[in-house]
Amino acid sequence: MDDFQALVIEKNEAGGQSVSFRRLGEDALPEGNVVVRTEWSSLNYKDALAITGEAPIVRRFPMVPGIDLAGIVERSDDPAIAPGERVVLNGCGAGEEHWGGLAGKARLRGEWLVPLPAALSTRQAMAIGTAGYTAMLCIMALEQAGINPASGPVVVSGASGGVGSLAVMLLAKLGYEVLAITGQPEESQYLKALGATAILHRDEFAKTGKPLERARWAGAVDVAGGAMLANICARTMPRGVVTACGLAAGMDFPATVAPFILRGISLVGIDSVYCPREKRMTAWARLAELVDRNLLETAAREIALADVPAWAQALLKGDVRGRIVVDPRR
Ligand SMILES: C=CC(=O)SCCNC(=O)CCNC(=O)[C@H](O)C(C)(C)COP(=O)(O)OP(=O)(O)OC[C@H]1O[C@@H](n2cnc3c(N)ncnc32)[C@H](O)[C@@H]1OP(=O)(O)O
Repeated sequence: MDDFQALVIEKNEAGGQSVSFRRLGEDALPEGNVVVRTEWSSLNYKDALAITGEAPIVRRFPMVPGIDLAGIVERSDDPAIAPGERVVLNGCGAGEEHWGGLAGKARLRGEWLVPLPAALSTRQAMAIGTAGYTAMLCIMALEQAGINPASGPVVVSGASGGVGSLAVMLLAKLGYEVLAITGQPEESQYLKALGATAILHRDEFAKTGKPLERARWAGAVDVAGGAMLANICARTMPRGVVTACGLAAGMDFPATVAPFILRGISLVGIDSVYCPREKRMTAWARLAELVDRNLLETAAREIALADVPAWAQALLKGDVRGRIVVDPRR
């Protein structure tokens, strides 16, 4: 059995944490009934928090971080998963409670894995990653609540980030008018190429405003929380729907009930980590059908596992556009 490279986070004696690269054998992997050879992983905001120790994402040490991976099943004791099958993993505690994707191999539970649609390569799956899968869950929630392109525009916060880029791309493909909120106006051309029709600066939404403002959009995908989410709700059209999937601006929600009781808007929480498997499978099938492969390439950059710590710092500073795909062999 070949050994493989892994990024490992350990607790140090001072109560902090350290990150190192190790060559491990399969016997070092934690419990599970399926061994997957990781072809590609990705670096998400949450991984950056875990690797830098900026937030208590890691629940046990030592930990291989990485909330997602795509690869080939090498061994399986799960009757529903066959060796040789191409699979994708998002969340389910990977990189938090169980060793995740930033290593050449992973031992996982079969029920966490989704068969990768034939139309997607494992690299494309990780260019989409948990960010794109989360964006797809937000859009499915908007649709389920009755929002469609005729309802009105949809606004996306954190638009040049991973979730935001994929949300803009997917919504535009579905025929929505997409308004993109970003802290990086220099990315306007990029966002327009993905399908945004207007670019709004995030400073406009940084402080809590009036309980109700002029209604501007029928739907929203919010990665920020905090005052951003409150301001998005205050500008949502009657019977509009806001989906909340992140906390880049904060955990708080300094809002009033006015948009809920005077405009009948709804706020839908998106939990991509423990989402039921059937919904994951639908999301990946929709992604395979909707994602423009050329646009996806423009939204993704490839890095080596060795470069992950430096890119984690950049990601938290907001210096990264789109998605980061990680090659665990380099
Ligand atoms: C990738 C998806 C997941 O990890 S889902 C996992 C479950 N969710 C969580 O665990 C929540 C914790 N994660 C978050 O809150 C993240 O915001 C996120 C996961 C929802 C977004 O991840 P993404 O990979 O898209 O992050 P990026 O770093 O690529 O982009 C972030 C985007 O937000 C902007 N931003 C940062 N701070 C603020 C702020 N204070 N106010 C408004 N917007 C903010 C950041 O600048 C990026 O967008 P930009 O266009 O550059 O403004």
